[in-house]
Amino acid sequence: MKLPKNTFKARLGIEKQYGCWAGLTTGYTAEILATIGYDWLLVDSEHAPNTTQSLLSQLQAVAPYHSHPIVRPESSDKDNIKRLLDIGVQTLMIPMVETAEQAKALVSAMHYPPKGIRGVGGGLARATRWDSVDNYLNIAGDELCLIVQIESALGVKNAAEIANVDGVDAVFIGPADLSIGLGHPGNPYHADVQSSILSVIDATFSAEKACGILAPVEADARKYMEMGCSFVAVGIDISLMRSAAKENLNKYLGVSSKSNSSGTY
Ligand SMILES: O=C(O)C(=O)C[C@H](O)[C@@H](O)CO
Repeated sequence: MKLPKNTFKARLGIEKQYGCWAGLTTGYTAEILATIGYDWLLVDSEHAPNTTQSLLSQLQAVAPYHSHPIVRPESSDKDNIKRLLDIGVQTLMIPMVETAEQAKALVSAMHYPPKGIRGVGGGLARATRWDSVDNYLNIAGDELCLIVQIESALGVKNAAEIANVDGVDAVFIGPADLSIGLGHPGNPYHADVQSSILSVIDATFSAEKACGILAPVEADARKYMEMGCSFVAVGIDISLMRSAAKENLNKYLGVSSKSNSSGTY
């Protein structure tokens, strides 16, 4: 059989791709999101209580759909990356990358020798469809995609060098961590945060890489797309569920809901 095509990577920087954060940690909920039609889902293991097994269930659940699963691991450890690639993750988003050296180590962890240090899972791995994918060892890298998150002052300072690393496919800005890291907790609208976001977008563009961002507030998403972001997470499943549930109950309690309550970062 053929290696599954990484549709997200193929469209990266060419078309706008709308994503949704998936933090509910089950195949069932991820599949529901996949039926909506988002281009990509961020299956979050950094801040949501996922396990390798729950990530696998989500990959399997969304496989028949258009939505491409991107996994954000809790650690950038090379053995953790190896395990995620073996269960069939094709696109990784690595949090808090601050230097080009860190980015190079990630590229190395994702690729087989001589380019990198990834170990061979072979017939044990879903990535090879248990040895059914023709020529997997030689072509695996073509469909892998590395997104590094820039979300600290040091990361912003080194953004150009990070984005220029060969093997980094895209940069993703984390507005929440960036805000707190710059001394403005919970305020991505502060001028310092906004100018840092713009400088990361510019640096990423100069490196001819794609830039993405989390922007669950519609006006922010539109603004960042105008600034050049081509893949934007426009929602977070947990926030969307909470806001819909709250709005529903509030109708009966006679309480007015905040109009942007689904826009939590
Ligand atoms: O810094 C950010 O913004 C992110 O990386 C996203 C956060 O982890 C979180 O707010 C997602 O709900």
